[in-house]
Amino acid sequence: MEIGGMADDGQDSDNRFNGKITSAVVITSIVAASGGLIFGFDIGISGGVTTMKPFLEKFFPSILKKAASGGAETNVYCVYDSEVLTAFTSSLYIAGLVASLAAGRLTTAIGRRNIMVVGGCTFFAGALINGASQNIFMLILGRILLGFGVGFTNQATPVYLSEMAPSKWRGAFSTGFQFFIGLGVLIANCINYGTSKLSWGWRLSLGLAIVPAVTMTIGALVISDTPSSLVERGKIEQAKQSLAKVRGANNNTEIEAELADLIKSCEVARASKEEPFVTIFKRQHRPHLVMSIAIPFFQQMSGINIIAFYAPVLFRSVGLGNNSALLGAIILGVVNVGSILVSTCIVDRFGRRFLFIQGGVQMLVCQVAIASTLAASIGENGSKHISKQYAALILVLMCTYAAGFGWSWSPLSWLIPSEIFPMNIRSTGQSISVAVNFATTFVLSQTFLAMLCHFKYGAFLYFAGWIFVMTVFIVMFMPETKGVALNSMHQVWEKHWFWSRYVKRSVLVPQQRS
Ligand SMILES: OC[C@H]1O[C@](O)(CO)[C@@H](O)[C@@H]1O
Repeated sequence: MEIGGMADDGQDSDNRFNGKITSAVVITSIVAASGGLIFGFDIGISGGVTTMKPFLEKFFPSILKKAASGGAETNVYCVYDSEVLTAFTSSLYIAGLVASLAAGRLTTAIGRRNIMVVGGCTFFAGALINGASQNIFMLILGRILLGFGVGFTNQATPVYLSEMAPSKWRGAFSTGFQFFIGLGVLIANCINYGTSKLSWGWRLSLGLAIVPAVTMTIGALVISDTPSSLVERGKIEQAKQSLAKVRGANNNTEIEAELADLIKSCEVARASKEEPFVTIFKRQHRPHLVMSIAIPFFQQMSGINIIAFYAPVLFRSVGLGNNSALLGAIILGVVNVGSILVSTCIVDRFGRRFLFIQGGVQMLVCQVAIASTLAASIGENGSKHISKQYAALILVLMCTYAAGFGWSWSPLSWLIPSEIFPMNIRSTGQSISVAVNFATTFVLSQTFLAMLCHFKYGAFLYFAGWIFVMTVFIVMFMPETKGVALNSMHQVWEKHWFWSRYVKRSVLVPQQRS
């Protein structure tokens, strides 16, 4: 039995509840969204330290030898192609994948907020070990702990935000998570720019990850858990208080309907007694499952991490100096953060589909243009020196690409999986989604530098092809979810030309609203 069937009038159902934006819900959501900081910080730092000479000297001397031995004829697409270096970057993703799957069950049992705290503490430990690293073992161990940290927080935070927000503004609130990821990337790039001038700068960069870890952990400790999660764990009185606070209710009657709806959802969920990992594979959850796998998979196949992880490596690879490489990454970061804010302002007005499609087209054009520019500038073998004009053009194209990604696939791939599932499998759905995100990032980061070396500029055409596929996928299969209450989400599938064959009204709405 599916819980989503209790409210039966989609967008209108929202009006039954007090959906106003209160300062409490805004502050709580900003604090929670800061959980994205640690993930973004790591993405930026790991991308930057891998271009720092003292770091490479200590842990990956073979790369430096290769770069030094190459004369004018060196193929610049290949200089950074090293398996150990990619293993360093991607070890975090394997750990994150495991943690995110475990987090599905844990967030149900101990709450979204508490999992964010656990994630922050684990990340803190990883940052300490990395900053003090003496050998590869410590380096990788630290990254595994960082991975556990982001696995937990990336699972819990998006669900937290979707459950806290008034439905009408859920999109805007949820973009906060990706905003903090982008901010983390940006801060990390600025730090790398400064520390790259020191011989022990890499240590400082890695160790400074304790700052976002402490910030988000303290933040998570002061906020209350979501009303849904509290009800799920039988803490009705606390759920009532949490709801009254975030909805700005003067008395309990104002939140009674919403609370009753949550309690009812929870009772139905309990009645089913089915293992969520079994329920989620049932036919009536096929569209949810497909989206929770396809959306994060496609987000990564847009090629964003090629640009985010390796922006400095890439800029250097295409012939820019070390400093300008990091500066290029900073510019890219500013564009990314700015564009996420654009999404915050329009995602609940223009809807998810519009942003997905517009952003997709923009990214597609940019990837093709980057490939053509690289081919024209450094030649098919990557052996020609790049001119300043061409380097600037690549930067402009990458920024335009980052803007398109920033207001579309970047926040939406956290938002969609967190808002489409009914309560009983929401946490499980988010786990699967985060695990897919990490698994895809892992495979891509393991293979990208080798791919760049062999496909050369064609690597960008490869990702352009994927952007085409995912944009068509959205046009055909993704229904609009803006403004729909979480508990009424089943209706968007019931009305969809394709998914209606899986999500039948008779199955979903066993009891009509009284
Ligand atoms: O801001 C860019 C970053 O955002 C993510 O796509 C997560 O949503 C990361 O994979 C990427 O590195």
